[in-house]
Amino acid sequence: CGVFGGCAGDCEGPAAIGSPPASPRQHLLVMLVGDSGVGKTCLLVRFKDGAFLAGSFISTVGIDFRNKVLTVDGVKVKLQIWDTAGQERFRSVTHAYYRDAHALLLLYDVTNKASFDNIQAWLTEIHEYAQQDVVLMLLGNKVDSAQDRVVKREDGEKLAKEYGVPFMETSAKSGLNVELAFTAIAK
Ligand SMILES: Nc1nc2c(ncn2[C@@H]2O[C@H](COP(=O)(O)OP(=O)(O)OP(=O)(O)O)[C@@H](O)[C@H]2O)c(=O)[nH]1
Repeated sequence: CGVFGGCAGDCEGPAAIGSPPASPRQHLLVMLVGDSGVGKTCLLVRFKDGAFLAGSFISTVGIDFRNKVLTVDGVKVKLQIWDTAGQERFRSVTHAYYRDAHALLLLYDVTNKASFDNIQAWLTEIHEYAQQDVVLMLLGNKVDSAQDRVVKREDGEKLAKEYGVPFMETSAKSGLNVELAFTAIAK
């Protein structure tokens, strides 16, 4: 469509020239970033379709996106959410998208210490490529896997505080805080 080139069909497209919008509406570009396997695609699918992608892990190639409309404080907000590939070899592809993003959800996996340790490198990359006023939120995903947890909630909170970013723990599997995280950044 004319608003977001190549939309998946659920975008309503641009309003006719001269016709005022029926209600206030915002378009926001949200980007999911973080190491491969932290659950970016699953978080997006949970948010968009209310389902969990169980089974074999298919890594994202390059970048993918989905649209969803949220109503925040009576305002319709259309989110176009870009799901980036966490794998190093696609990094140059994702770099090109940072500039246009209004908000970033930066994920790590609470069962994977390396994904948490890499958050600082992700923040450096964000600092380099994203807009200065980009809205950022740190998410510790997979909290349903309590037995495999290696990153404590307090460690996530501490890191987030250090960098002055809001923080939540989520689970794409159970749905915990998924809607809340997207609503918070839209807000
Ligand atoms: N237990 C649990 N597993 C999850 C959760 N989210 C994702 N997974 C699993 O983690 C694996 C990776 O999930 P993806 O969503 O594909 O990860 P990704 O971050 O998109 O990975 P890339 O596309 O390579 O960047 C899959 O096997 C998922 O089923 C979660 O909240 N809980």
